[in-house]
Amino acid sequence: MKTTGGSEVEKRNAGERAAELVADGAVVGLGTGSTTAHAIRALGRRVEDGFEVQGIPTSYQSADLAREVGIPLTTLDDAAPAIAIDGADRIAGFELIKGGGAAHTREKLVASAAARLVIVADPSKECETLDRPVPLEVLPAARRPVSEVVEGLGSTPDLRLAERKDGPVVTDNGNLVLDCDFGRIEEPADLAQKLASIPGVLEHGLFVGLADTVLIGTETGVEERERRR
Ligand SMILES: O=C(CO)[C@H](O)[C@H](O)COP(=O)(O)O
Repeated sequence: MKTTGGSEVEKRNAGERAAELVADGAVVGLGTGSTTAHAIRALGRRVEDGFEVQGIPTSYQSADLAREVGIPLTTLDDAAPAIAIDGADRIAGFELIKGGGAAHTREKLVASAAARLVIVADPSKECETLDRPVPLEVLPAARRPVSEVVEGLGSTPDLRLAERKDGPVVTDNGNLVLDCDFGRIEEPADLAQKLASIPGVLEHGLFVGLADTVLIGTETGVEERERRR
């Protein structure tokens, strides 16, 4: 499993706290990544103790882990999540960059369908202003035209390459990922709108107005932030 940033203790503290927020009987969106994996394992332990939940996975990774720890799975066709738990690559307040694991399309789908999105992360993910490349999931046939539009927006798109195979990362949906560096993103909502309107872009990794709760794990506990609506 890809691991990033902070310590396992920080990630585990955030993930385990998120699992406590899930109510008995709930349908829960299962995000992707090393921090969310702690939440999935903690939920699995609750299921072993008789707790009833159903998970909606956002990737092969989260589906496989959920099966391994005994969480029954369902789909958005059959149920709406009361809560979704997911990680993030950068967090500025409640605005996020996601997609480090190339799963942001299904992550955004599940997060948008959930009544509450809980983000779990270690302190290395926090920043004042979003400042990392934004992943775009693009149809393979759209790579060149999308790149040209993105260049017009002031970024140099970088095709994400696989670590354990020659060639590009191919997402769980069979598409490519362009990592697009826009420098400091002062107006994420504005950029999100522009990226969403490019033909051939399945989804971008800016999550604006979606996160309700941010849990930052520390070595000794969890810092919790709740968005006021
Ligand atoms: O967006 C994601 C996958 O697409 C992950 O949630 C994000 O990369 C954070 O992962 P980790 O908890 O391993 O740092």
